[in-house]
Amino acid sequence: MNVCVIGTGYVGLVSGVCFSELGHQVYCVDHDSLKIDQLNEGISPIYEPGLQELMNKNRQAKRLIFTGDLQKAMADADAILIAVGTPANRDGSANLTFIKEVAIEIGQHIRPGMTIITKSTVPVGTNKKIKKWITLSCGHQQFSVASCPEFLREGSAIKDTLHMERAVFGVEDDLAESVLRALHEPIQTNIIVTTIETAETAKYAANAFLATKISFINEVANVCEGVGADVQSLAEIIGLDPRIGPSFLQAGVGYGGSCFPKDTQAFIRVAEDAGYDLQIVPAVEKVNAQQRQRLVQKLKTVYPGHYLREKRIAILGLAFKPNTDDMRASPAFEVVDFLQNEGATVIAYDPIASAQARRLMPELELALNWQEAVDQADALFVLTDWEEFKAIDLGELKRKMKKPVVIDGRNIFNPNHMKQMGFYYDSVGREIVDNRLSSLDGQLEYHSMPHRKAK
Ligand SMILES: NC(=O)C1=CN([C@@H]2O[C@H](COP(=O)(O)OP(=O)(O)OC[C@H]3O[C@@H](n4cnc5c(N)ncnc54)[C@H](O)[C@@H]3O)[C@@H](O)[C@H]2O)C=CC1
Ligand SMILES: O=C(O)[C@H]1O[C@H](OP(=O)(O)OP(=O)(O)OC[C@H]2O[C@@H](n3ccc(=O)[nH]c3=O)[C@H](O)[C@@H]2O)[C@H](O)[C@@H](O)[C@@H]1O
Repeated sequence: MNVCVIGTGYVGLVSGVCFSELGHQVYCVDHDSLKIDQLNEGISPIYEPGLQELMNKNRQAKRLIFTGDLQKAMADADAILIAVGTPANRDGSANLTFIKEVAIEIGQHIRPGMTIITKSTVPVGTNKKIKKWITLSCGHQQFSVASCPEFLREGSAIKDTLHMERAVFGVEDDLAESVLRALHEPIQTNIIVTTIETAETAKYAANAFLATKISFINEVANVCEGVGADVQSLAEIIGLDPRIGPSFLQAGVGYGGSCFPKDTQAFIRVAEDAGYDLQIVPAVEKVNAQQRQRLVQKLKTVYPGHYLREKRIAILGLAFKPNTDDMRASPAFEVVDFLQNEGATVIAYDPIASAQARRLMPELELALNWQEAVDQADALFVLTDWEEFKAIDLGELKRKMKKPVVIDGRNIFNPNHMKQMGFYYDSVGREIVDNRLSSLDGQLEYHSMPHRKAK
């Protein structure tokens, strides 16, 4: 079928590439002409494993066309996918400016029988508004709207799309359902046909639940630190219960990214508008904010008072998760800010996100590799669990650092091994409280001892 995708961010580009790979004829439109030029040169504006190759394969097959011309892109389309951003307003609610603009533009070129499908994450009621805005713009209602929320994860977006676990079709009529079925036809997946309101709300509920799992395990990790338990073993134990499940139980510096922080906030506003005061989701956010603070406080235990002022602190990992260059709402922003405000000199390295960091954090000193970042450092923070960091030669790391202090915000190293190597090592929810102190070996000028103690 003929498909027009509006917006070539993560969702629009991945959807466009994957639906063309599945045999559909796809036009991808963006009003950012620089992005369209880049795409037409075969360069993906985002780092996503496998995306650029698949994109160029389908461009060459002429199944995938990038353009700034919406009229041309919509000319023969059966399905129009809206995939523009829905950033947070100041009060946390979803900003629908881009959605409204697109709806009005669609209305200018729409033909009877088209189906408008929203992939963007939008508050309940938005698809009804989209219908109204398009109708006002075109003067008729001979089209359908549908909600088809996107569940892909950055870093595994292509697999998540071509082998999606479920497709949710929130529809108002049979036309929309048949178009969505035809669009997803080549994909073997669970299809859930429901109302538009349910589909819209399900997307927020899914993200809020995943964020809840993360904050829950982070709170448990904090308890583990106080009682001398190990959160990784604990997560394995509870995760073996199929009612709980093993995923999203990785404790650490807390969640970031373009969606969980914004969607939890938007969900709170959605509930408020519906007259319900959510209790759990605000607590999830609070725990997440606190988790970054707790991590940086761990360094203050080593260097209390104003001693960060003379310190050189290395950061490994700026992206909010591995396999992406996306830094939106990355925990790195808060950690770097805190360290710089304390007067520390911060030098960071990320295998992929450094180019984004240069733009978003112009003040931050960036290293070309991990060795350069940790050279003569008084401490190291690990903030992203890149495979490259897991493979670091710990002997080389220790030799390069001025003081062997590692605060691991992603639990990538083995605490016992770190201790044997003579590091001062702290991570999230699995410290060896008593033994850790003996690993210092007189290498640090200690000003106070860690407060925590095992019972
Ligand atoms: N990034 C992700 O992993 C996921 C995002 N989502 C949701 O999907 C939506 C899009 O997210 P991203 O792709 O990350 O957004 P993004 O902000 O990276 O990209 C949006 C694109 O839309 C373009 N755009 C805006 N207005 C336009 C217009 N009038 N005409 C043509 N193009 C226009 C922008 O230039 C930009 O390239 C959001 O609602 C987000 O919550 C859902 C699941 C996953
Ligand atoms: O709506 C969205 O945009 C998407 O948001 C998330 O996907 P994404 O943000 O790409 O990444 P996740 O893998 O979910 O990770 C989000 C954050 O949680 C953190 N995380 C994840 C899992 C975990 O166990 N612990 C943990 O701290 C990650 O490090 C990262 O900072 C959801 O997983 C997707 O299903 C959803 O489509």
